[in-house]
Amino acid sequence: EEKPSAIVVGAGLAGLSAAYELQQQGVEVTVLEAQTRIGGRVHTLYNAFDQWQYAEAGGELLDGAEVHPQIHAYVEQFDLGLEEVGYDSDTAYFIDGQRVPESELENLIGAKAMADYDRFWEELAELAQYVPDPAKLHQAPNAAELDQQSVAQWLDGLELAPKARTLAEHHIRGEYAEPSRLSLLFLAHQAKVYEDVEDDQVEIYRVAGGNTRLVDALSRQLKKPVLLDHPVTEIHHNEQGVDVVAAGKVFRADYAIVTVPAKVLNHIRFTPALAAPLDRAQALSYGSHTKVMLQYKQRFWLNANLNGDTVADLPLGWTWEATDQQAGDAGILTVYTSGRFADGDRFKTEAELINSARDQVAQVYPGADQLFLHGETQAWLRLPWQQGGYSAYGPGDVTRYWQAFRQPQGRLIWAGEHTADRYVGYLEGAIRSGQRAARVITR
Ligand SMILES: Cc1cc2nc3c(=O)[nH]c(=O)nc-3n(C[C@H](O)[C@H](O)[C@H](O)COP(=O)(O)OP(=O)(O)OC[C@H]3O[C@@H](n4cnc5c(N)ncnc54)[C@H](O)[C@@H]3O)c2cc1C
Repeated sequence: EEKPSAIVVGAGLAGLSAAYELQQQGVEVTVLEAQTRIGGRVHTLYNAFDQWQYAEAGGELLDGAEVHPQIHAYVEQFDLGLEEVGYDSDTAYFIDGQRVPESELENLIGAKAMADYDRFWEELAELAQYVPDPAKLHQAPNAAELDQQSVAQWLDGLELAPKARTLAEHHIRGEYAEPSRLSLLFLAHQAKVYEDVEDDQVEIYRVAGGNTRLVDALSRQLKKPVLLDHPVTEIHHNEQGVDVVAAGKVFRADYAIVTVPAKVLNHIRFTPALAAPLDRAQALSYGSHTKVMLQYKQRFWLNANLNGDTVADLPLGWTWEATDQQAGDAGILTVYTSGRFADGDRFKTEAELINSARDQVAQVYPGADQLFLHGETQAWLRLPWQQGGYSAYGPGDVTRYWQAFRQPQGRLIWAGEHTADRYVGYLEGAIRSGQRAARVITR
């Protein structure tokens, strides 16, 4: 029996995983990538900083092997190794112009706000009860009603003390999106997926030497190298197969696996045209997230007995150290700005983004700016092949898009982080979506 052939559009983690799994099953696969590099939202910046230090401009942290098994399996299979992140010292909280270590947070915000903040975490975990099966999120009881509600409305109902509300919003914004633009059903989905996971299993590893090593390892397995600088502009599809147009050439195969982010899906012209709701895929909500990576001559946070993690009520939101497992006196602090504080970043220059991040870090850590060496930014919102951070389904989006992105349309199969059954918005989700897409062809 003859094996089918496939074209994979996009060489991010989803596309590379799909291509690798297809090849393992003997399927002939061609990968077309718009950019001049592979990896998409996995992008380690190796040559930008002093002292050979590097930082992740995109997807960075992995959970434990029981939570994110597929990415761990690849790391093991390709013998890449992991680095465990972080220090034992405290996270810094900066609220109303004052900085304290986490152990003193209650002194800063008061007992009432502290109790309310704890209650927020409990209520968040409780949301899991609304989702019997994460993969069939759109079929949860009361799905449509929960999906219409925003997380901001849910927070209103919790009646948190103001400082607890600030911290709660801050978490939602940094992890997903602005609470007013996040579906309560989607948040419940995330709560379900993380229902039985201990905190110490979350966001604890990077791939040793940088996450780009993982995408490189996958692509090296491919007998046919990824075709870079091949933006797909048209896909013609019928019951027999697909014709995919890229860089003025036509590629023909039995199936196309399309992994491009929803925000840019409609840059491809489909014939016949995509039916609703995918004809308006760009309306799927994505969180805005900007990373500014600031290298300093010394790791001043360690001198203050802090680990480099900062939670601040400033626009910057969070910081953490990118270089905790790297040699050198210098250190890179990643400044992570999200939600409404990052929306405007697409209109700012690199220098403006770097200067603003430097100013804010100096507010939290006085004197820090004298140690500044170099800054890099990646505002994913303005990258033409991305136009967003990662998907964070907004009010109504689950009802509209969940099912459509998770079932093939004839010879077209959707993949990518935004189509995952679990771990939507994560590296693990991207891999799983690619593996599932491959199984549609090989099962
Ligand atoms: C700032 C940031 C921080 C993150 N932090 C974490 C984290 O700590 N932990 C975690 O697990 N996840 C994190 N993520 C999420 C993770 O990076 C993504 O979920 C994952 O990398 C997405 O992979 P993908 O293959 O679905 O999409 P992508 O990596 O976006 O791949 C899609 C590919 O398609 C290409 N493409 C687009 N249009 C076309 C076209 N017309 N023709 C051909 N190619 C096209 C793109 O160039 C791209 O290479 C983060 C993401 C961001 C942006």
